[in-house]
Amino acid sequence: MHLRHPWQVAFAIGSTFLAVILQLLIPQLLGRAIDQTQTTLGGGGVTAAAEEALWISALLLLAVSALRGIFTMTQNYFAEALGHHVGYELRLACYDKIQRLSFSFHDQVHSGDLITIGMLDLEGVRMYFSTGLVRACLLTMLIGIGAYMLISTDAVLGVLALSFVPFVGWRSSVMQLRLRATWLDLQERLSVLSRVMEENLGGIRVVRAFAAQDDEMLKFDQASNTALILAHDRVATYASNTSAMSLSFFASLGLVLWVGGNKLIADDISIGTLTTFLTTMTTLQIPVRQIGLMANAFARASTCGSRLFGLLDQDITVRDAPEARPLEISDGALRFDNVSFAYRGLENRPVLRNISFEARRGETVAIVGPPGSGKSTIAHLVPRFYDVTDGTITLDGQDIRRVTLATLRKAVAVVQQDAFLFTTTIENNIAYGDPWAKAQRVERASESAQLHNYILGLPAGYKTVVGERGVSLSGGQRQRLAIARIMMLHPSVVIFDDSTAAIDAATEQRIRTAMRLFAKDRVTIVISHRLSSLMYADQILFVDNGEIIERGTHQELLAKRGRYKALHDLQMRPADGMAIKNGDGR
Ligand SMILES: Nc1ncnc2c1ncn2[C@@H]1O[C@H](COP(=O)(O)OP(=O)(O)OP(=O)(O)O)[C@@H](O)[C@H]1O
Repeated sequence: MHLRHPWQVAFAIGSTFLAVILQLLIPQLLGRAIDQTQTTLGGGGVTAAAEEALWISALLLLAVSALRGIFTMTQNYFAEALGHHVGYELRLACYDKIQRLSFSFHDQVHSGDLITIGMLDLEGVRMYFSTGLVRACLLTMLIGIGAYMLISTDAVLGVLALSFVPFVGWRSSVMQLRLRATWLDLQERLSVLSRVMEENLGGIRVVRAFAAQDDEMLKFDQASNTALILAHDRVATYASNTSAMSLSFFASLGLVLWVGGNKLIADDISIGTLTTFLTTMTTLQIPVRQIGLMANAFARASTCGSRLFGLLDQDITVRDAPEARPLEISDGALRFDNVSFAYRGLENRPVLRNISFEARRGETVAIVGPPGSGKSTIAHLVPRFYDVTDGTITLDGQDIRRVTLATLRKAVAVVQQDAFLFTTTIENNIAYGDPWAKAQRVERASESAQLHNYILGLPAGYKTVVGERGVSLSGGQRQRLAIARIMMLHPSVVIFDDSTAAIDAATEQRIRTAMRLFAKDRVTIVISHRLSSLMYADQILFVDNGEIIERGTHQELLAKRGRYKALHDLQMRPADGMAIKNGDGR
């Protein structure tokens, strides 16, 4: 295993060792000083030599305490630094993993859960490194060396002084198992809580529109209440166990006082030795009490660790093949060859079956069909958001699974129906794919997307901040921004996934005219419910239930008098809003 940060670990452990030795020296020095004092007093007067010995003891005690303080400080510093470095690296690894995980993973795991793993679980693991690990070393050394010192001085008293340690060890193990179980439960409750909150915030408009605040409050209250009960349970477990541990400590202290007192009377040991025993026990008391805290840290770290490393070890289903090469575009022809697809976990319900078509540079392929027929899924296969289950997709004859994802996704641009905006300026949002682009290019793209005039009317023009905490754009404006965003790039395949649904027909017409030049050098795929958006296409595919059931140009499909013609007639019929939107009325 490769040890990261070896210097920090070495300094932390080295400082811990020195701090422990010095800490255990203090009771010894105290004992010696008391014996010296007694000898001096017993000697009938304060001699210069005795006074000097006392001074030396006092100065020694001071020096040892100061040194101990310094080493404790360096131990804490290096342990904390180690924890922060580990936390930083894990945070980056976690974020990097989330960036690269396949869509099928994100379909199944809620983003609230991922945030919990990236924040709380990661913190649990980090704390283990910054405090847990070094504390464990400290405790082991303290008890080990302390036990040796005490037992070698007086075996009986030594055993009595340490008699509370096994009990505490047993209680803390019991507590560790209990806390571990409840921690897992609590984490899941907290995950549910953040999921409820996230969904509520995301859907705040729906909640308000349906006046569902009370229901939402109830949902939150239930999730919150179970978390509270669990937290209570944990506190009770913790409190009862730590009290039992303290009680056993004081019982041992009493025993040492009693047996040691008798030994003192019998002149078996000196007052100084008894003082050394009692102060060593007091020195051990605080770390021993921390066994409970540590048990918690270990329990938490092992649970958090299994979730965090479970995420880090996730298999990335869509990734570069070992022999992947950069995509080489010459003609830019896109070809689907008998493509079938099913979502993960739903293998017995294929969403696409035997889809085959070809589009050459400069051509536009339109896909139309009832909702849920698989149109968007076709679009998502081209940039490999998902991998085909069967068949092949090629770009210029290269199987898209054999080329690198980075070059493929540069070559394929998808304009989604609900365009996501980052909380930054309009300019930055448009230039997302090309952050170094000149302002004129951004403006040209937004002109083509029919957004330029609107932006000029905003208070800060292109510098206006949009997104969650900025100016809100309408659905159509967001879609136009998404179109401008891809016009900044030079993709070989552009896919418009119902991305003009919220744009009025006249504006769409203007965008299409402006796009004509852009579309000349690439393959364009248009998915739409509105026939006016796609009837100009070179080839129209009518998809139903995952299969292409009709194909041809607008004229050819009308002549076929099939489903396309029926849809066309329906949309041309005036004043039947629902039917128009839902295509063939399904
Ligand atoms: N991530 C997913 N996981 C599982 N099933 C999915 C997922 N996405 C879509 N589906 C299912 O696949 C089918 C096809 O969905 P798709 O989004 O491709 O349809 P569509 O034709 O684009 O629909 P619309 O016109 O409403 O946008 C639907 O039955 C849908 O429920």
